[in-house]
Amino acid sequence: MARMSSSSSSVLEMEIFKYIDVHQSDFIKDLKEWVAVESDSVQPALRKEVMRMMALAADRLSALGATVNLVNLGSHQLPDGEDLPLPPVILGELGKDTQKATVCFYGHVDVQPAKKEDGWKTDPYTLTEINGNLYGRGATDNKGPVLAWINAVETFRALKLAMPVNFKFVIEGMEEAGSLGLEKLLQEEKQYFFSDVDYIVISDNLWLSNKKPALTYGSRGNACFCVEVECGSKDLHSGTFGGIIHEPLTDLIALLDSLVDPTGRIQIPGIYDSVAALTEEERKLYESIEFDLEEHKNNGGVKKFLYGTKEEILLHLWRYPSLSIHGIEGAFHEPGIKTVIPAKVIGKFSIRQVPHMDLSVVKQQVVEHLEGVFSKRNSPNTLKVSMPLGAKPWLADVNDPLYKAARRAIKTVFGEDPDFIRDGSTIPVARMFQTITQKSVMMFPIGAADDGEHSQNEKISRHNYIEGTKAFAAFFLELSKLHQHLIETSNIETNN
Ligand SMILES: C[C@H](N)C(=O)N[C@@H](Cc1c[nH]cn1)C(=O)O
Ligand SMILES: [Zn+2]
Ligand SMILES: [Zn+2]
Repeated sequence: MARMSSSSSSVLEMEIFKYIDVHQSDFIKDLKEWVAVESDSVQPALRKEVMRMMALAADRLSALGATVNLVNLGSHQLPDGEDLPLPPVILGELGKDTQKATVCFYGHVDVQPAKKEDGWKTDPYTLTEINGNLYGRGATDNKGPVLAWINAVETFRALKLAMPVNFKFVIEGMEEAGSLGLEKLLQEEKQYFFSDVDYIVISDNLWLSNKKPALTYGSRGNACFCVEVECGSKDLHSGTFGGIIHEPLTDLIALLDSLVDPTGRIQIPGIYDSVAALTEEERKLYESIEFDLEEHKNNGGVKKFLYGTKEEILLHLWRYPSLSIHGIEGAFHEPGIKTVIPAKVIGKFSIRQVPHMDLSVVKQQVVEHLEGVFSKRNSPNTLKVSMPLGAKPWLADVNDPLYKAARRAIKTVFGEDPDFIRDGSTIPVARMFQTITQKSVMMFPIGAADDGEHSQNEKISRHNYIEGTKAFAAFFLELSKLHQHLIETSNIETNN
């Protein structure tokens, strides 16, 4: 329940919050319908489901009264050469009043893969409520927050209230696969769709804690690498060839092992050279942030962190690069034993980027390092290193009115000030929006730290989904007030 003391909530807010409370089962029904679509953008076989999801989202926006344009992005090529159509991007618009602020909301309706056998307690594509939590793939990443924003706009429409701001929507279906094609579209729309946008809001990340709301002003980028080692065109019997050849998987394991040491320090020469130096002021900022290490450990089911203090952990999550190894394609991974020497294996790893790392420099450093390690092995196998995906980090100015409005809205709904946080994960579009539109960007998460994005048993709590809807509605009112004030102040300054 939103706190509704007359000092913190206006009569209008109370009317809006009441509508949201009364209609919560409708909002959950909508989320159930969206979660039921297996819109997994990672697996090519499920692309048609992503297409179906885009159509559903477009219909939902049209029902709000928005003008909806489904922009075709063409196709992309898979590693085997097959061409696969990209889902269209939704560009939606509601309201064109030049006296009002125009706020553009970004979200995605594709999801990470999920199978019940991965260890889910419930079917990942059937939204199931247990003890106040709504479990399902995409519940928090990112279908729930996208719907919460739509529910908030819907509330104004249903109550026949004037829209406090103009709305624009950018909804995509390829975020989990690297937002393919999106940057080009944003560039092309700079002078058109984005010409009158004042503020950009993304709600595609989580709070730092399970209970305390947060606003996010920075995120890391990501450079994703594939390192391929091949000995020939077919797999070999390890009894016939084992011991007499350079095995690709042995080469690959040595290469992957050279990347990061047991303390978490990346071993690629030069990788830390351009990382922005930590100022004393920034270090102090980290001291004042509330962060419960035990809670974070429990959320991930982790026994021990590499670092012992809150400050070190936050620094290594938010403003230092990290390297993670994700998997090996081509290696035998089924249960049981197969005495095979795989002919071609591809290692996958990524390096999270922070200001002021440069993606092309990082790529060169990685290639040089891996080629150097490989050459010392005197292996006749072939080595190929590629960087199929590169996203830049993003950092915003928290003094922008956008943050002020959201902070007030959060205080009204959740009864406390938000944490101002950065995020260790990546939302490629944040930096794209900032660079292309030159407008202020803010991340306004409504999911809690224990929501389990990308993991088994992903969830959003009913509380966060419904109070998040209220927080978005309150934010529209706050932003409208602040924007009006800014216009009036600038008019006074012009007249003087
Ligand atoms: C935070 C967001 N919901 C997310 O999960 N983003 C992905 C994007 C990505 C980065 N590299 C490849 N995909 C992430 O941070 O892993
Ligand atoms: Zn997401
Ligand atoms: Zn995600």
